[in-house]
Amino acid sequence: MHHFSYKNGELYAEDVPLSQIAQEVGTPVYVYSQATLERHFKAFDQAFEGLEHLVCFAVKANSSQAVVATMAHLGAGADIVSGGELYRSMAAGVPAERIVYSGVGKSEAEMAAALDAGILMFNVESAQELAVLDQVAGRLGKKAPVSLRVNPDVDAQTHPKITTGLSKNKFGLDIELAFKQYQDAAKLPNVELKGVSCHIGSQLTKVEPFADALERVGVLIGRLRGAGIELELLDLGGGLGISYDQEEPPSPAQYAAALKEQAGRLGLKLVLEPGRVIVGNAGIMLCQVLFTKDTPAKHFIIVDAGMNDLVRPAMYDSFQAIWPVTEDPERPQVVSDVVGPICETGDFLARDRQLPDMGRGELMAVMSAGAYGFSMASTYNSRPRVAEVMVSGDRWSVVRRRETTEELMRGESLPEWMD
Ligand SMILES: Cc1ncc(COP(=O)(O)O)c(C=O)c1O
Ligand SMILES: N[C@@H](CCCC[NH3+])C(=O)O
Repeated sequence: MHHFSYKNGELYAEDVPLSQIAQEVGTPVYVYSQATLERHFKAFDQAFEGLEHLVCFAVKANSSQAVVATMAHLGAGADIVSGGELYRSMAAGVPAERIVYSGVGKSEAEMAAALDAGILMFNVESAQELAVLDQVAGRLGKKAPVSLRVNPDVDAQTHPKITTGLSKNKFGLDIELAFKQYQDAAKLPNVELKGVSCHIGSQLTKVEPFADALERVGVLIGRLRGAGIELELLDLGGGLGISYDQEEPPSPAQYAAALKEQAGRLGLKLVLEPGRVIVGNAGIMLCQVLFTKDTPAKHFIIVDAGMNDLVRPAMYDSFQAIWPVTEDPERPQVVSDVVGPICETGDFLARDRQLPDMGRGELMAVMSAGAYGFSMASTYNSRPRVAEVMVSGDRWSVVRRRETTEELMRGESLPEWMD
């Protein structure tokens, strides 16, 4: 069942017409379906039934309070990558003991905040990071719960900018060297070795790379066991893809089935860090056509949302489906470029796409925009960040109002030698 669907020719989010939201809140605006979030989380969580596991929602995919709190209510933990995400996750009600902290560049202040909060574990990505974490924990009189994030050198077969598990990528510790690093880590006074983690990339559409990575991590776990290093947690990261266009990624059930047996044999508690698969298709970005124009080469549809609001097409050449809010099967189709107001040629939402002929003032929904949409928004071209709305049944609420230009300028000042 789809929670963004047409009823009598009008596009709805659950039971709320998108035109109503546009009228009352303005555009552009992100709209999330709470029912979809819940359905996706439960499907993912239930897929791992029978194995002791914890699903930690990857907050970077969508850090909206309303989304993270929805996850927290369902019992999710959080996968965080900054002090900001720690703060947001705790504010949204995620218990610290369900938070895992990944990322290659944690500052000492961020480490201290996470130690103070009492998170489940740090996924440590370098020997220097481990040494610094040991010192920071020592200063605070705490033991840092640690897993080493290993880089299994597996090709995730996804976009190069979101591939993380190849040895040329900056992430993790080389899996061949990890055994020795575990032995060294075991000697650190303020570190408690809790687990092993890996994350090989995002928007994966096949299970094989996940299974390969698990196999390699399994070999490491066996060697560590042999050397008397017993771990509790096996964190397999996130990365399961969704369908933006024609992709046919494995379902959460297929993904889980491909990993369960092998993971079960290892006997560790599983941690999973899904982001996109939970929230990607639970959100859309609603925008409005400002103008159309024809040049000798193209038909352009100029909309009020730009690459600052949704950067994925500009950054990864990614496909986002575009649906008119008012459906009219009679309407002619035109090959169009959908572009935003930003002064960059890369500012587009669709290129050479067969779309209904849409005119000034029309509303369109950019589909599958729930993950890495608002969370990657910037204020480039001094464009305030847009509003976010959460829908549940026939209810809806603005969960973040549009920023004002004054807010954009907050904290700025002239140097004291100017007046
Ligand atoms: C460490 C880590 N965990 C989880 C995720 C979430 O990934 P996805 O949104 O692809 O599930 C990412 C991003 O790829 C990540 O870097
Ligand atoms: N931002 C990327 C995903 C990055 C995943 C980060 N770990 C995207 O939109 O596809």
